[in-house]
Amino acid sequence: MVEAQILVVGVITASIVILSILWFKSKKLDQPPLPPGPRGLPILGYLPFLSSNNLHHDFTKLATKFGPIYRLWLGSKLCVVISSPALAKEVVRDHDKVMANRDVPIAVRVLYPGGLDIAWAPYGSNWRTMRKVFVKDMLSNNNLEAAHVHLKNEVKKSIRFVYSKIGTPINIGELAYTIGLNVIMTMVWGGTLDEELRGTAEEGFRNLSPQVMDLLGKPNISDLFSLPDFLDLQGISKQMKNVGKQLHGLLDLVIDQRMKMMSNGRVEYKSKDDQNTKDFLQILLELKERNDGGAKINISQIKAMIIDMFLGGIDTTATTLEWVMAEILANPNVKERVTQELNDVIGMDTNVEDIHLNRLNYLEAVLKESSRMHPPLPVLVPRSPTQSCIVGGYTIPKDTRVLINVQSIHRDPQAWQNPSKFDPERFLDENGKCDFDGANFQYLPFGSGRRICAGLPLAKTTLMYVLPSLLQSFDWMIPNGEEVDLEDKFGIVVKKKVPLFACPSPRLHNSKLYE
Ligand code: HEM
Repeated sequence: MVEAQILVVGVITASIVILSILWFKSKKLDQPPLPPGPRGLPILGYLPFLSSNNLHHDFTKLATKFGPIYRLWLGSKLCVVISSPALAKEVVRDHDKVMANRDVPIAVRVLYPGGLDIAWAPYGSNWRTMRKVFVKDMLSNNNLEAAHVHLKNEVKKSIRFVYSKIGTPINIGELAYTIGLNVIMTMVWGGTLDEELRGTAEEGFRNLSPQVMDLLGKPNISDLFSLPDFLDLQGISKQMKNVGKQLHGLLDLVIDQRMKMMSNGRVEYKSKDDQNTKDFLQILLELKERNDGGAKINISQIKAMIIDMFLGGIDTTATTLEWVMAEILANPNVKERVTQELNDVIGMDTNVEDIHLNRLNYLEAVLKESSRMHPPLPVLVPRSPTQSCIVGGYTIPKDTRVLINVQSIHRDPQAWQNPSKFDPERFLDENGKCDFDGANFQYLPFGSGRRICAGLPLAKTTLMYVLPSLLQSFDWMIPNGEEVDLEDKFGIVVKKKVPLFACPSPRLHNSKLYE
């Protein structure tokens, strides 16, 4: 009798287990498949078929074969590439919270040993705190207005520099980088550093930032095959550790000097403008000490945010500026119209003033069109879902690397008429409402959703002041009447393959305006 009971219980238990397995299996079968994609080689996946100089173009070509969502195995890393406005909308709006996570490379973890920065921090409370401080406290409207004073001073210095080089070819990318670096440095620590430290910091950031960007742009085998950090077959982690140490060392010197000034009860400013505006370092250090119940930040977070400004802000802005200048010089009719607008709105007897800026509609359209054709971050910053989700009817498993190919989206013939033509007019008529704010999924140079570029207002203000200033003060010509080369090369920021050189000649009536 007892044996019979045991047998019945056993049969029932076994049936439940088998039915559960079948149910789970059928559920799994119900799940949509992975997106389609090219076959790769065992272990290596599709890696051998991609060119590291042309990755963004390879991604675009694959979309023409496999459609607006496809998957690739890069080593053991599953990547999904999204190439249409409708699917981008699913990722950055419908699944915004799940997709607000990043796929963090090992080199980034090495660069921020004390905790990740805003751009790479996982979606969560640490990211929220830093992002809030960055956007609401540092880049508030008031602070941006105050920072505008520094921007004007730096542009004035650059105009003076260009004037001293009249007739000689100038490397526009380098000029833009110097303006960007000086603007960010002045906004971050104002005129408070002693001359020697300011010089050391400037030289340090000028040398170290491109090295960091270069290392970040290199595909790392350790990431693609989930190898332990210590294997570091290409030596990327080692190099990043070394560069990161120098970068953090510089910031420590700058922060120490400021904290000493603060503990002495006075911050010594070098100019009146600086006295009237709190620089970002001051704002951040005060938030570290705050007692009003608001979010406090620590030194690692402060350093990470400052590095974000240097790494996230300078190269992207300078590259955008170089592309806009290249497109203007490559399109004489566009140049003529830009010049006409500058003459009408500003004239030749004064420098660019704030009142002129929101009347430069055509120039703004040129900036937008250039950012459409040459988005500096053509696949944004990789996202990584915190849980499996369904996009375009396909499954994207948790932890996949998701790339939004804005380069492709910006040239999608279903979203843009005549997409390979440089035509600023399109931003003045039917697409006039397309702004940089990520609300329109066919146009995402700054990304969209929760992880949209945190420096967008600063980038826009900087570009829309530097550009008219350079174009109104000088007529720019390509040396020897050569053609402008518009080819690009892949990197973490996609730049011109051949740097743009142009010769300035003065346009303004009064030479005092260049002093
Ligand atoms: C033309 C100039 C710029 C371009 C084209 C640009 C573009 C972008 C893009 C595409 C992203 C990723 C967005 C996404 O994943 O959806 C991003 C993120 C970011 N950008 Fe920019 N950016 C520019 C300037 C700046 C500036 C001036 C700063 C700071 C001063 C900055 C700071 C950041 C930060 C901190 C993030 C990370 C945001 C997050 O993950 O929450 N950027 N940027």
